[in-house]
Amino acid sequence: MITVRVPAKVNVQLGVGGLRADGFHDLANVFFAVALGDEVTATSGEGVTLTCSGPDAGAVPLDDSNLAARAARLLAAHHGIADPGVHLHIAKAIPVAGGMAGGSADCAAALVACDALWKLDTPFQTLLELAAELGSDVPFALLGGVALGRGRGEILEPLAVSGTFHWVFAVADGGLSTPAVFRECDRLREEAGTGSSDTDVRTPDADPALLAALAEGDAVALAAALANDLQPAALSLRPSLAATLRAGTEAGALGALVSGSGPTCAFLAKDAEAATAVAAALLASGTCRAAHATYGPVPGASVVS
Ligand SMILES: C[C@@](CO)(OP(=O)(O)O)[C@H](O)COP(=O)(O)OP(=O)(O)OC[C@H]1O[C@@H](n2ccc(N)nc2=O)[C@H](O)[C@@H]1O
Ligand SMILES: Nc1ncnc2c1ncn2[C@@H]1O[C@H](COP(=O)(O)OP(=O)(O)O)[C@@H](O)[C@H]1O
Repeated sequence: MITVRVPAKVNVQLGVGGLRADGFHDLANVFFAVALGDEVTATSGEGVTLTCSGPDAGAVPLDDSNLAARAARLLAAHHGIADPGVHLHIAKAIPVAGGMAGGSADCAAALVACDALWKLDTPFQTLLELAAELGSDVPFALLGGVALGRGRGEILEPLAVSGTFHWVFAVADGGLSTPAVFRECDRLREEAGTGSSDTDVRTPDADPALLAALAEGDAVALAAALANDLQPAALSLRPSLAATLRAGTEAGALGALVSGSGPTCAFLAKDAEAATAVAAALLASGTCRAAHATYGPVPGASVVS
């Protein structure tokens, strides 16, 4: 039996370029791994089977569309295993369809768990390549820490970080579909008259002020540099998120933004104590379903000894 712990992410910068011919957008995606995470346990079994526990378990598909099952099958196929046998149990803490890459996290965890269970010793670089085939966010869930993702987010460059940052995540009722949020971003750009294709929109770059704030462990400077080009689209599809962002800011958060494609909202706090207070105030405000205080950066998908 192998258990793998895997982090959720928040995008401290999500710069979105224009729509490419292949349906993706070029990104400047600064991923940040947080301690709020899932655990995936792999045991020997017949075929690829799944179970899931946790408050959002009912929203997780348990068929072959589950990214963890797809990861097991892709890893087996890569090694020429015709008839893979594994049971995967997902202990789910990451909000589902919340913009925190929970499915991608389980996918990365399943790669690591099956690799260990089947004693395959796949090189990390190969795992990263398989991860990129499974989804744009999956390679980062393997890597963890803080990294800049270019291309559609899969070309990773680890970034220097000092110290620990304290975060609060406000979980919304229901999710948002990632493709729908990217489509809304394109629609808003068309409406604004700027155009939405990759010939209209400049390819984004990482913000030097944000990179310096991370390297220096400066939470105030990081809060000032937080930026998400998908936020207007997420707010357009879910206007109630404006009240959540306001509630956390009024409660003393240094900075606030929608996490990735949303609808989870992320708040940067001064320290662990401030994060606990912001989480309590968010819950009391009635603008979210749950609020979790956590921290990062933390490592990517790793076997729990
Ligand atoms: C927005 C981000 C930010 O990290 O994550 P979430 O907030 O959803 O977790 C990611 O770009 C999501 O990555 P991921 O969820 O792995 O997306 P994929 O499965 O690769 O793609 C799903 C769909 O999202 C859109 N997509 C995704 C990535 C990208 N760079 N451009 C896109 O336009 C496309 O419509 C694509 O068909
Ligand atoms: N292991 C998984 N956990 C959660 N969702 C999954 C998983 N596998 C596939 N999905 C599907 O992926 C969709 C997006 O989920 P998720 O990765 O949690 O959100 P996001 O893309 O917003 O970060 C879900 O609505 C679900 O249908």
